[in-house]
Amino acid sequence: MAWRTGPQPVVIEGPRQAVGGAEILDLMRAASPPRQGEEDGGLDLYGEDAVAVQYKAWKKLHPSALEFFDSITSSARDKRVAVFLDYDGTLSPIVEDPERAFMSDQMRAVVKEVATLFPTAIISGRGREKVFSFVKLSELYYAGSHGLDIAGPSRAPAGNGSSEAIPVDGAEKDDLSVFQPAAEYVPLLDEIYARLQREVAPVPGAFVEHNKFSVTVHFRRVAEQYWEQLGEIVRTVVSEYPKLRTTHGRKVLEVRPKVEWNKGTALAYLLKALDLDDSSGVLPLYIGDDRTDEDAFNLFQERGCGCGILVSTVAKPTAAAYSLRDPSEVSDFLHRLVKWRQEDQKVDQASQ
Ligand SMILES: O=P(O)(O)OC[C@H]1O[C@H](O[C@H]2O[C@H](CO)[C@@H](O)[C@H](O)[C@H]2O)[C@H](O)[C@@H](O)[C@@H]1O
Repeated sequence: MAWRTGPQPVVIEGPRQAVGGAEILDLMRAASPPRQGEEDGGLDLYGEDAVAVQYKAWKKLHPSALEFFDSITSSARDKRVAVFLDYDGTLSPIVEDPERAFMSDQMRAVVKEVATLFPTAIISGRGREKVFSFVKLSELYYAGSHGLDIAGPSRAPAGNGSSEAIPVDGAEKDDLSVFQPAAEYVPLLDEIYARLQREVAPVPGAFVEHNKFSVTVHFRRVAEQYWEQLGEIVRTVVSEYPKLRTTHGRKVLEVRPKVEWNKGTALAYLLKALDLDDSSGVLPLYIGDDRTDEDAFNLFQERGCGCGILVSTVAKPTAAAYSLRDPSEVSDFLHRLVKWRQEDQKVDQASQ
């Protein structure tokens, strides 16, 4: 496996995702519709009872992956399983300060166990180094910046069919192998990061995070009365950079290279690179909480294989088949996965 043999990002032609003034405010509102007891994302609901009723109906369509654990694992029988995880909101709870989005030691321990049993990757909107600094596990594959920065494990990856990562041409022997298909955008992103930092400074609570191949403008701590002002600043600045586009996630606007690359294409890339794209012999699992994870769920839907699990306490439109409520349920699910595989291995050994 060599990282550079897979599909490469295609430049998006024309104005797609060049947003206008009203549109950017809509994006921000869509990222956080006001509702009782919930923080963001979801369908239009009216009051607490309606929230509960909608959630109950939604759970029928996207049942709990814990309740349906046996059915998920029975579809994995005799298959290789691969595990793909989002970071924020999935492995760590959503918090106000992104610098403090720590994962618990318990979560780290179970992810480490998962990675000893299955090829495991984290696919995050964060910069790869940043997400590594939170997770601190060298057995995993990491795809940072929504998949624009992919690296193999620095330790031997899990057995079960995964391949050794091969350093890219010219890399030092002990370098991680990396795939960075939008490397030429870095100077532009550095420039817009500096610009946005300056320009959003007057907006109380707003701040900008550099995720290497994307730049994130946070508005979780911005009072709604300033959203229009903030959205307008972002729109005006980004409109000066025709090679960049704006997308949105949980109370963030994200500035990304205008290339056809997202968590779904990154997932497809990893499946191919790790020789895991045989749909009859592999069951990939993807767990994520955000809109950006929908690209990965959509890939499974398009391919008719794979198991998408959305982490949410509210009803949201999703292409995921199953749901989990929060990172603590993600941890429970991963524990059960480990136990299931270990028991499976015992049965195999006993029958040999
Ligand atoms: O793909 P992910 O791993 O989910 O990363 C997406 C964004 O996550 C972070 O922001 C989100 O989590 C923060 C901490 O809980 C929260 O304050 C923020 O409102 C969320 O959007 C990260 O800071 C972003 O850079 C990532 O793009």
